Amino acid sequence: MTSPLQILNNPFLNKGTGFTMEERTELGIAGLLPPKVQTLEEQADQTYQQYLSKPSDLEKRLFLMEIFNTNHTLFYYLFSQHVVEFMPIVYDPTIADTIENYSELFVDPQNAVYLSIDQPDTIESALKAGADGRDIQLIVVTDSEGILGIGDWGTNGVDIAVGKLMVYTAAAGVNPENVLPVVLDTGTNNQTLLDDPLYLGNRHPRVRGEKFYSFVDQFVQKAEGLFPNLYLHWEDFGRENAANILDKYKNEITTFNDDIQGTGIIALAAVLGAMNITKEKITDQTYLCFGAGSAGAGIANRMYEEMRQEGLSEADARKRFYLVDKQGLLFDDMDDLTPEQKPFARQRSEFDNADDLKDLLSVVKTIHPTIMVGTSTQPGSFTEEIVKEMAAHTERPIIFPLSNPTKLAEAKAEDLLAWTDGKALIATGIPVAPVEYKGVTYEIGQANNALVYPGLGLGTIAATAKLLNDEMISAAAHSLGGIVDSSQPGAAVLPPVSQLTKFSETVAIATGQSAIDQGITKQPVTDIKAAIEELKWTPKY
Ligand SMILES: NC(=O)c1ccc[n+]([C@@H]2O[C@H](COP(=O)([O-])OP(=O)(O)OC[C@H]3O[C@@H](n4cnc5c(N)ncnc54)[C@H](O)[C@@H]3O)[C@@H](O)[C@H]2O)c1
Ligand SMILES: O=C(O)C[C@H](O)C(=O)O
Ligand SMILES: [Mn+2]
Repeated sequence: MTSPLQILNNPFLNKGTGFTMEERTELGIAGLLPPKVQTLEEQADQTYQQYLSKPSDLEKRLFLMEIFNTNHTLFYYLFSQHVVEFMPIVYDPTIADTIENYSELFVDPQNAVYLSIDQPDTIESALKAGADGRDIQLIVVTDSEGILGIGDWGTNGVDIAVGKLMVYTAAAGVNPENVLPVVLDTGTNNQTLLDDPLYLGNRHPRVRGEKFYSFVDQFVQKAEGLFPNLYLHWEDFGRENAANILDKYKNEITTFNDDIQGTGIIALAAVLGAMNITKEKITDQTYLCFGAGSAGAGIANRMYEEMRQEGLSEADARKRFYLVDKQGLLFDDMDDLTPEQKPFARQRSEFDNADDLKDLLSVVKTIHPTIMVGTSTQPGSFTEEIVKEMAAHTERPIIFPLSNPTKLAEAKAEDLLAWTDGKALIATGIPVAPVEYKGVTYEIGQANNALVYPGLGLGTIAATAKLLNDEMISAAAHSLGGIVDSSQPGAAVLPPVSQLTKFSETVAIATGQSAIDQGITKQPVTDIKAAIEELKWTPKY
């Protein structure tokens, strides 16, 4: 029997003033709440008014976290009513502020699990305690080395695991009972944190190499052992580890890397949306990646796979790609390429001016890209000169400044439209209000992996898929097509966040159906729609 205070202090059980008189008597909490009984609707209205009174986005987020920590049903009910308004508060970009100021703002560990590389023996007991008897089907885990584009934030990165999970529930209806946020604290190389007396994480440099991978593996083995229906989502690991970890586990367990695969899906969906507007073919595009890290190489790889599927040979498909990183255009004679960059590296002999191709402008001038995607963390790097140069050689330049949060974006949508006289087809990483330009209202698509990972996860879990493979990923990317009316002037390349719950279901069905069609499910699931309906959670009393 749960004690009265255990009920009121448990956000899964607590309804606050929403408890009826009968419930209050039955649970022994009569007299522990103000007498009025409120409906969920009334609570939500009252809470929303309080939310509106908060003076800044950060204050708004902290207030919503307080509601989350108190009453999950109320939090998600409210979230579902205000998806467009809350996404940038609960999630990116405001989440970046709470990560940067985590120790100063700390009030509650938010039911997350903090695993320390200095205490590997506690992995299993901590996961078990965090689950507290619940059937965990979804973990978002981060080691916080590459939080968004803001870098290494040690233990503070736990907020991204919590925030990503909130979006799973708000967008796709994943039951909060079945999820667990985890941070792997393997140290930090962020000197500001190491010097900060308030810092709450391990106060030593990041552990690398064998010891790191062994710790990650112990976590994977324990989590898989405890939670047999697990979908394991990796978030914001550093460039040197993210792909290694994914490659190690993706053929063994049901697992997903959001920055590599999720971003690949949403960016491909956005390019397909652009193709729908221009009526061009993806196989005719010239693709420029600026910032070829986890996301940049992940997106390039997804585009490459799409071109292969559309009939190009390996060699012909590779020729359509140009990757630019800190070194400039990536060449195959460079000795510091990542394994993900190598297959896309070009030969110097292809160019008369190879040695000049060290900056983005020179590359754009030389290769005439039709698609330019920024995942570089370099704010303002898509300059007017570069964009105008690109637009001089292609009718509808496709330009996606995807670096997050807002302060790191390669360009602003309104500038891109002004510089290209309204021709640019744009998607951004963070939400952007529609832009008015010469009498046309341009809707700006949000190419953030949050538009796909919730549905992808729900569909994979509902299908009980053994793996998340390329076919499922491709199906997810294609499922977002046809939602936007591409014939409208100023049409976006992606569906709007206001329809997030609707198209998350579309993505879930496409993903799950693909697993069923391939025969890679653990259980004999036949009707994916029914399986998804059964799994879906709705916030109600
Ligand atoms: N919109 C989305 O859904 C989404 C998803 C994932 C990542 N992102 C954003 O993309 C950015 C990169 O994330 P990541 O996880 O790939 O990080 P990462 O560290 O793996 O990659 C960043 C890459 O940019 C390169 N870079 C740094 N300075 C550069 C410069 N001056 N010129 C060219 N390249 C430079 C780095 O060398 C690295 O290869 C972040 O801002 C992140 O928020 C957006
Ligand atoms: O978290 C986001 O907003 C998207 C993405 O995963 C990122 O790392 O930027
Ligand atoms: Mn990320």
